[in-house]
Amino acid sequence: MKLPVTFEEKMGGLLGDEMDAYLACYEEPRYYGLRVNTGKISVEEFQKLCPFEITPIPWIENGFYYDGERLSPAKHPYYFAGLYYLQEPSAMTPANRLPIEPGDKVLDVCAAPGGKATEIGARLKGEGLLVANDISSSRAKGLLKNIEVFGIGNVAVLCEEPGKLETYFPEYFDKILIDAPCSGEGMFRKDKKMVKAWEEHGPEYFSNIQRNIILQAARMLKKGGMLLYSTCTFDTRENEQIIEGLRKEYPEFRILDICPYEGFCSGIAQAAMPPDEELKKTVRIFPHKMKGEGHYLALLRKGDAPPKSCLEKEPGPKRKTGQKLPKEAAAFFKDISWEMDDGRLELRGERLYYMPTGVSDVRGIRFLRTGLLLGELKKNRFEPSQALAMCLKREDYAHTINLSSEDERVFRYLKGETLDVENVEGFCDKTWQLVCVDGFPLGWGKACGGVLKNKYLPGWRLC
Ligand SMILES: C[S@@+](CC[C@H](N)C(=O)[O-])C[C@H]1O[C@@H](n2cnc3c(N)ncnc32)[C@H](O)[C@@H]1O
Repeated sequence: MKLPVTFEEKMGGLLGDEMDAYLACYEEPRYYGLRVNTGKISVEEFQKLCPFEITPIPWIENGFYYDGERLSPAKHPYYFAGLYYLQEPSAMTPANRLPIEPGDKVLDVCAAPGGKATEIGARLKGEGLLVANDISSSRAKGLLKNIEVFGIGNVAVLCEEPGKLETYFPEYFDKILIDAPCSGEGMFRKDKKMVKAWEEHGPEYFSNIQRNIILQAARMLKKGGMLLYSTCTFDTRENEQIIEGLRKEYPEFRILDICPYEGFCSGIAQAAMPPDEELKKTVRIFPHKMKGEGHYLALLRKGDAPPKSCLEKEPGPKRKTGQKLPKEAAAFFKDISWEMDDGRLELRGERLYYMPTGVSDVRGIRFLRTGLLLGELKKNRFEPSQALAMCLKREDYAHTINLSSEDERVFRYLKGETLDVENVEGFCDKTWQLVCVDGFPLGWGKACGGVLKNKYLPGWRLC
C-alpha cells in the first residue's frame, strides 16, 4: 500500500526500530469486529446462539473478531434485531474504558454513526440519559437509526455545534465521550480513501477543531465527572497535545489510568512542552502491537469529587408536559407489561413519546429525537412505532409471533412482504403482533384473516 512520504517520515520518528513491523502490517488483512448488545442479550447467550464463527477480542468483554472477507453479519436477522454492532476492534476501546453506570447523564459529542453511543446506551440499562450529538445532520440520521435498532429509549439525539450545546448544558453531564473528528491515520488499511482525505485535511486542520471541542465539552462536565477523549489517528498534535492544551486551560483535569491490556502502548510524554509524564497514562493502540487498526484514548476527571449518579440525588427539571395515556393508546398499552410513569409521557402533535428522566428543555437546539417515540395517534387508533418494538423484550408484550432465524418468512418480513401466519403459535387475529426472530423483536405486524400485514418500518427494509 502506498503511504504519503510525510506520513511515513513522521511515523518513523514516532516508532523508531518498530517502523518495519508497523509497515509490514499494511500487507496483512484488516481486522473485523462485532460487539454484542448487552442491553438485549448476555455475551454467553450470544455465543451459544451465534450461527457463524467468532473469536473473543481479549481486551473487550463483549467484542469478537469475525472473518469479514467471508462472512456478512450485517445480513443476518440478528443484526436487524439489534443483537450486535459491527465495529473495528480498536474503536470498541473508548466506550469500553469509560466507566458508565446506570443512572448517569452521558454526552457523546461526536456520536455518528453510533459505534460508541450504542455501547454507552446498552451500559446505561435504560436508566439515566444518553445525549448523542453529531454536527452533521445526514450522519445524525444514521445515528438515530442505530440507537433505535439497539433498543435505547432514554436518549436525546441532537445535531448541534458543541459551542451551542454548552450554553444549554453547563456542568450537566456525569460522563462525556469525545470521539473527535480526526485525520484518520489508523483507518488507512481499512479504507484507502482515508489516505486521500488525509492529504486534503491533515493533523493541523483537525487539531484546531479538536482544541475547541474538548474545551467546550470540559465546560459541560460536572465537577468530579469523567471525560474520555479518543481519535483513530497517531499524530501527537491530535492526541497528547490536545490533552495538554485542555490541562493548561483547566488545570483541575487530571489524567486517570486506563484499565490495561498487554498490547496497549503508553502515550508520549515528550509530545508536551515541557514533557509531561502524566501523558504516559493515556493509551495508544498500534496495529503491529495488537489486533486492532489504531486508536488513541485519554481518560480524565474534572477535579476530585466522585461523580454523582444524577437520578436519585438530583432529579432533572420537572416537566410540565406529562399527561395521561391518551384513550387511543390505552387499549394498546394494556398488552404491555411495563410500569409507565404518566409524568414522562409527552404528546407532540400526533406523536406520543416517553421521556427520559433528567432531560432539560432542548427547545432552540437542533434535534432529531428526544425520548422514546412510542407511536402515533391516528383517527381513534394508535400505531406503535418501530422504536418501541426494538425497546421491548418478547415477554413484555402479549401478542408475539416468533419465527426461527432459519424460517424464510423472517427475510420476507424484513423485505416488507405480507406473511401467511395462521399456523404460527401466538397468532391472534386483529391485533398488533410483535414479530420476533428466535425470541428477539424485529418489528410490528397486524394480524388480519390469517395473514400478517407488514408494519416493518419502510426505511429499514431489506432491499
Ligand atoms: C470519528 S467520527 C465519530 C464516530 C462515532 N463516535 C462512532 O463511534 O461511530 C467523528 C464525528 O464527528 C463529527 N463532527 C465533526 N466536527 C464536529 C464538531 N465540531 N462537533 C461535533 N461533531 C463533529 C463528524 O460528523 C463525525 O461524525
